[in-house]
Amino acid sequence: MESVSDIDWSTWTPTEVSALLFVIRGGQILLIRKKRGLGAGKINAPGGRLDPGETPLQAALRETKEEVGVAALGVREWGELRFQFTDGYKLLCHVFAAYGCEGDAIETDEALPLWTPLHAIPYDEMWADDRLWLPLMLAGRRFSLVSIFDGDRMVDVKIDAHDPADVLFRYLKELGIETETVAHPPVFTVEAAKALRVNHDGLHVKNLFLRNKKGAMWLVSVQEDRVVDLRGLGERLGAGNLSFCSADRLRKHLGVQPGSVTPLAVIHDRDHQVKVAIDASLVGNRGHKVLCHPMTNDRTTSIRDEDLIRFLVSTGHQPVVLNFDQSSS
Ligand SMILES: Nc1nc2c([nH]c(=O)n2[C@H]2C[C@H](O)[C@@H](COP(=O)(O)OP(=O)(O)OP(=O)(O)O)O2)c(=O)[nH]1
Repeated sequence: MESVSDIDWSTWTPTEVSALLFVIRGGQILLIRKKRGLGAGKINAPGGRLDPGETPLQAALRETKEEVGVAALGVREWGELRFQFTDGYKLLCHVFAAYGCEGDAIETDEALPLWTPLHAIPYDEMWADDRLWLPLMLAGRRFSLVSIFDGDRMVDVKIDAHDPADVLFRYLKELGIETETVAHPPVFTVEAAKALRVNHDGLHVKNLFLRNKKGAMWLVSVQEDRVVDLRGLGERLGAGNLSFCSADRLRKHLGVQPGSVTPLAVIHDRDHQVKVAIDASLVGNRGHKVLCHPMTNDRTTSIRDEDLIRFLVSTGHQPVVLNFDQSSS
């Protein structure tokens, strides 16, 4: 058994099913040094095999509580891993991410918790396939992996990833808008994006997804270095008190993950519930390029400023243009 193409994955049935759960919070990810079981000594996420009658989600939550003592919040599934071992054992693993948790992570007999910066994930100490799919999950892309392992040596692997930007790129093409996209590791903050900066000339965008008390929502895109005073902004937009939207609201209305907010995500807001405001210096119609993520934060797309406006208007989001140079907000 040398190649994943030798296996009929449509009829493949796992010997056992397991679940993994990655808690992601404040630019960090909760990993563990696994003390026992399959993969002892490696760095992984909390997880393990399903108990009888359990769903993968229930197992992911239980194992996370048992192994590091935290209750995960805002959990969703991102992918499936199929491991065919050369000794005949077959393991299906469901991969979950949580975007918050309750309780401090503690060491147990099973695991040592390691809160790790997202930009410093120690792939060299993890299972060999993790570097292939963990960045996809962090970038908000679903994945499905099939593999053959001999012990912990990866013999062969194949990965499929869904791209939430497909619809966006098709739509831009229909509008006749030319864009250029460069791939890079996922970035979650303006600082991380700056450190990775490649060839782009253009203005980078910082995006705020905000709501007021009545639930009216604004997507505000400004030049990346602007310091935005939310109170002043709320007054200028006639919105009252503004605060940041939850990750759930972000996914529902803009179809992106935290860290991947972009003006291009209004393509997802088909019922026009989100209003758009944009920094006048980004769209002065001076022929310059605006740089933003195309739904996932592992790529940067450059689009001409007048094309960005054309895109926004065509999706039903006539932007409010705000001049930030004459105001502290
Ligand atoms: N990240 C990652 N995890 C893997 C890979 N292969 C693999 O078996 N695992 C995970 C899936 C399971 O959560 C765990 C299997 O270990 P295990 O069955 O001994 O589970 P465990 O000791 O943690 O818990 P339990 O089932 O005994 O309750 O290891 C891999 O390639 N990458």
